[in-house]
Amino acid sequence: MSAPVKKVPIHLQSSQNRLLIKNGKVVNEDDASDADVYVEDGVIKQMGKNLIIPGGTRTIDARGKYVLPGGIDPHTHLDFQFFGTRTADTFYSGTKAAIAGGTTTIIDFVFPEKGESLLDTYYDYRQKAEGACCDYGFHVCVTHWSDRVKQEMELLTKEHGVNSFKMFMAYDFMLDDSELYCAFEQCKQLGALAQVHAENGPVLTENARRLLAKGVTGPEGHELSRPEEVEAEAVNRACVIAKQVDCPLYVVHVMSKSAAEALRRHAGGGRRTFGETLAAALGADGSQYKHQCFHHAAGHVLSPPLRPDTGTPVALMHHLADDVLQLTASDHCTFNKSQKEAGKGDFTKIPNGVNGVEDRMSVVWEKGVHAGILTPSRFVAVTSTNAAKLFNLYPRKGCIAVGSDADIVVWNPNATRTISAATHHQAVDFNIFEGMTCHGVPDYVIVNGRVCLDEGQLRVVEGYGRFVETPAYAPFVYNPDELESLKPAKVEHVEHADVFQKMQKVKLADDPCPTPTLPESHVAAATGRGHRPEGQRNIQESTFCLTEELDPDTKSSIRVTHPPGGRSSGFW
Ligand SMILES: NC(=O)NCCC(=O)O
Ligand SMILES: [Zn+2]
Repeated sequence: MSAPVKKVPIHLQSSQNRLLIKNGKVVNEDDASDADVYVEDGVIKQMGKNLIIPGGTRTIDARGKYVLPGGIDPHTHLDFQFFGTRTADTFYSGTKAAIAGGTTTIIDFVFPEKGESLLDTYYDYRQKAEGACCDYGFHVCVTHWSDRVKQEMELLTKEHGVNSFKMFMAYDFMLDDSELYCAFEQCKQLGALAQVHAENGPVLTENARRLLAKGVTGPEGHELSRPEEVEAEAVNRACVIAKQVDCPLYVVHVMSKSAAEALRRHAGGGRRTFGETLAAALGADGSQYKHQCFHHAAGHVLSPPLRPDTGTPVALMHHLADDVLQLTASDHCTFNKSQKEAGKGDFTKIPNGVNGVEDRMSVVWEKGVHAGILTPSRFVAVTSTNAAKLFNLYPRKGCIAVGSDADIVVWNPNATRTISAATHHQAVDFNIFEGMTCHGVPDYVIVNGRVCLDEGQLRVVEGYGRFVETPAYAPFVYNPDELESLKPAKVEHVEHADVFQKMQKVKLADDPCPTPTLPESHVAAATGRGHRPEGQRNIQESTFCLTEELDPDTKSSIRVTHPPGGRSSGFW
């Protein structure tokens, strides 16, 4: 039984749950308009001009700025055991960094060891993720094939809010072609989205063996063993196999021009293939592998690798613009320099993975919008909306609309920041974008109605994030016609619109942010880790009880002196 709760007294239901973002340019994937946005209790309640709002509401002036849907990063690996070591970033540090960069939802990967139960691993990840500061969902990796795996996929889809499964064509937990065929068949059967890591594993393993035998042991061997065609061949093969069973397919981390071309060839005639590329692929290139410093070169090692062709980042950005690719992710999977050292003398032992959860939005803006390749609306599509649609979170997430979660970024296109490991919030001690100056910086990041980045000050709360179910049969994937009917009305029509009606078609978690209630115990005393009793949602609780969970980096700047009753104005 959950702890008894009481309604928040009226004097506590104060301005702290209310926020007005005024004078900004609201950008959605298909529209940009001058509109104010009123938020209450974690949800966008009104949009338009001359809104009538309650007194004491905090106002953020967004004049000259964009008001964007919070970023959705569909590919992260937090608290992940890989290459015999554990990632530097946990769900707490990773989501804190995500928020600092304008991302308000992540979708991480449940990653069973080969032979391990998918369900047991899923439960482990649900626990590990409880410290997340922003909302999160899960894909589940299929690292071996059996009847039990097939049954667990069904259970995960029908009972645990999972609608995507990732299969590997490389690593020692890869599936062979007939297993891929069966896994895709099962995804189709369940209305799930099949994802694939596309590289020809056996070929790259033989290449690596030959290179090592010839004495090529440094990080440059990583890319040499995994050239573009090894990626492109696997993309093509995955598309062919998926087509046999009519299964929609999502290719994760498309890293090369050849792989994108392979995807383009399969995209025609009713889209059933989708492509994601990475901030890393758009903001860095494979020339780094020849760097004389091992730490620098190894810091860039991920799979598939960055490409030595320095034209690749721009080409991939154009593919995002012309819809050959639909999404950007970080594939955030961080290892410190000391961890990367495991691969000194043998590049195959360098833990694979790079940073990006904090940097993705700024890098895509800089290389996309600032460079004149993406419009702001397309930026929104490839950093947020398309992920929401593909994983069936739209229009709850991925758009600024009445009824949507108040996951909002006030984006300053004129501010710049220079990325550095010395100042980033990611726990890792290296940043592949070191020294890159990006135009486009979040001034405010609002997560479920709470201002978590406030004029550049990070004020996150450990455990504030919610698990979001991703229901099967996403309309964008399985029935694009239905998606049209889910689209929220444009701003000029929304004063009285309510998308909840439409959103109910998308099965949401049981707790879609009801009127805040405050458990008695939480009013009285601080808790250690911010775990919420089931079924409750209270964006106020951090005001007076979660001092432990305020980001230590900014703790000193936080006044936790609000008396019950709160300030009469201000929103943290
Ligand atoms: N990409 C990478 O090198 N590391 C993360 C694991 C994966 O996505 O393959
Ligand atoms: Zn990954």
